[in-house]
Amino acid sequence: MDSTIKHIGVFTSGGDSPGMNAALYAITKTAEVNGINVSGFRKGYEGLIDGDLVQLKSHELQKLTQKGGTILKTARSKRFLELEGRKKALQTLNVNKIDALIAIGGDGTFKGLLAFSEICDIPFIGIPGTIDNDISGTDYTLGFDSAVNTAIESIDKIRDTAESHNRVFIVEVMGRDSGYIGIHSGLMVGADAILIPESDTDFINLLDKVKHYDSDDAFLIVVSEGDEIGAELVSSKIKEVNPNVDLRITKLGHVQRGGNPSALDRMLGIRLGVAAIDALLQGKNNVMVGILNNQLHLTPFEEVVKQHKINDELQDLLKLFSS
Ligand SMILES: Nc1ncnc2c1ncn2[C@@H]1O[C@H](COP(=O)(O)OP(=O)(O)O)[C@@H](O)[C@H]1O
Ligand SMILES: O=P(O)(O)OC[C@H]1O[C@](O)(COP(=O)(O)O)[C@@H](O)[C@@H]1O
Repeated sequence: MDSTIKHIGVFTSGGDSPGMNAALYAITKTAEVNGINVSGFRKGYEGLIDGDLVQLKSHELQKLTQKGGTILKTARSKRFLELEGRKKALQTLNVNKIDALIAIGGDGTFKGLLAFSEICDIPFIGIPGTIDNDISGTDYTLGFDSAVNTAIESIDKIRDTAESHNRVFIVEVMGRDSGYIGIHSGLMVGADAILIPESDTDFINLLDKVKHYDSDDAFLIVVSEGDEIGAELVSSKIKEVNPNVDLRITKLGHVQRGGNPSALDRMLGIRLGVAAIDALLQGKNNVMVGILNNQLHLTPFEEVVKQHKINDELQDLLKLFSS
């Protein structure tokens, strides 16, 4: 056990995601039990650069487990991409006598830590937080489950109005480069077609189906934000093959990032927060804590690449339910 760690820093970075506050609570609680003080840096790497920090106390965080977003705020920091910015961040850590850092964010955040480790030799631990679920080394990232639940609830509502008007609805869901939210929400709402960046046969199936759509029901299409064709082009191609359709496009957007975390995300936040402190106490460095097959798992940052987790089973489901 590493007893030299007395004061750690924690921050959230990249896109916020439901469950981040639960992780902050678990980190702080576990740290306190082990006699470690916790400072929270605000606005991701920006807070490290500017020395913008607050003391975190578990009794204040306890009731915030249920809250979406991140109480520490988050940011995408251009300054940290530059060595100058990282040197300022190092100064902040030295001035505040920080012995270790825990970052909650996506693969970009972990790349940032790797770059930082070239000039800063304290231990870094990462917790995967992004609704996109596009990180290897964990089955689920913080926020994915909540985002899918929000998407499903919204698309179910769209179905009600779509059925009432016999309309074709194209619903765009988030996922910058990943179709994970798209395939999950699409399957769970019984979409007639699901378009994701990881598959290029889905569009041909869709046009085939919509050609014969006879306007006596709703026709729901879920399109991932990262899909190479995109909602607008899908719309114009549909109108070409079937000019009679009454079509609307809805982009769910940032509503998917907010809201109270689901049970799974709260539990994930708690498990990963505790695991992050345990990893530090075991002397680990430059690793991300994740959950694989329901077991805690550590992955070196170098191996945490953006991953398209649409495996064969999911691809088969996509084919089956799009046919
Ligand atoms: N190669 C890098 N070097 C230094 N900092 C980086 C690097 N890549 C990303 N970062 C920092 O991490 C922040 C978060 O990354 P981003 O890709 O926006 O989100 P996410 O962590 O959710 O993937 C960036 O705004 C930047 O400050
Ligand atoms: O909030 P912004 O900056 O518009 O970013 C939107 C992007 O953030 C996400 O919601 C999540 O991205 P992160 O992996 O950076 O957390 C994407 O799905 C989306 O493309």
